[in-house]
Amino acid sequence: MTPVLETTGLGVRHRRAWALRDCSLALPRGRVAALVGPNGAGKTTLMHAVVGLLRPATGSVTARGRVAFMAQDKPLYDGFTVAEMLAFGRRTNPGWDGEAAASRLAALGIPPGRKVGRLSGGQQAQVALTLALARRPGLLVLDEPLANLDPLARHDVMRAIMAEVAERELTVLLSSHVVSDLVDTCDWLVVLNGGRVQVSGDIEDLLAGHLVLNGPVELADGVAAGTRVVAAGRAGRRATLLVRGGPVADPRWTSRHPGLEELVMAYLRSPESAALPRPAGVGG
Ligand SMILES: Nc1ncnc2c1ncn2[C@@H]1O[C@H](COP(=O)(O)OP(=O)(O)OP(=O)(O)O)[C@@H](O)[C@H]1O
Repeated sequence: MTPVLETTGLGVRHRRAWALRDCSLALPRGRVAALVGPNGAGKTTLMHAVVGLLRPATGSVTARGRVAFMAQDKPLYDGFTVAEMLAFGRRTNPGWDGEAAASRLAALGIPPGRKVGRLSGGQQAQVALTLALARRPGLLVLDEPLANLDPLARHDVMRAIMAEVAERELTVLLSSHVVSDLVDTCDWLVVLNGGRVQVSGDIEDLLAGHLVLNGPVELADGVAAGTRVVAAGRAGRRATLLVRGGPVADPRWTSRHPGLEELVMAYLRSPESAALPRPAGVGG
């Protein structure tokens, strides 16, 4: 299937410094992709390149269909009422779905006459999300939509995104620092580290393709057969490894599949490791 979003060898510079280098990824239609990485990894830069706010210095970005973007600072005008924000959206966006936006806000109990600056953080996030959805995008790009929200509001925003994905053909790319918020909602993972794509793929496949091994430290150097060590830790005489591949035949290792947070942390701790799809045409 043709991906909704594709970047090939994407490089973006801020003045002379490279913020992204050689980033290639493909996001299939209908997926909810988590974009994670440490501060300064290039997440916002990637999103800005995807929505056309930054021009690539190398490579290309292709986003198929209409793209809506919710920026990190949720650009709402504090002095506008919710209704005025909707009217502004209608005037500035062709194909605006004002009816869906109004009924969405009514269902959330957000009063149209209330000034945006007087709404709670969670309500402001919901208004910003509503404005993005009213553009009827095929690809929704959300830069830290959960930042500064309490756990309940974070849950509500994620649930709202999931409801939209279930209702129509929508693909989502969203960045977050809180991986646990993404576990139940995202089915695709992109890890950016130091401006490079370190991991990109279906979350179920990624978790199934990795193992957490625990065994005597003296085994740690010989575990490589059929696996590649992503991250290793030691506690006394025991070693814990997160490996790609498997299964591992030696019964002295106990093994289990990692959780999403464990997988992400292992890669972030080992910037030299990568789990990327094989380039087309490369077998084995
Ligand atoms: N306008 C800019 N001018 C110069 N450098 C910039 C600019 N914006 C970002 N950078 C640099 O580009 C790199 C990537 O920044 P970016 O904001 O994309 O990272 P991020 O992963 O979104 O970080 P965070 O998680 O902190 O939001 C960083 O080294 C940052 O300092």
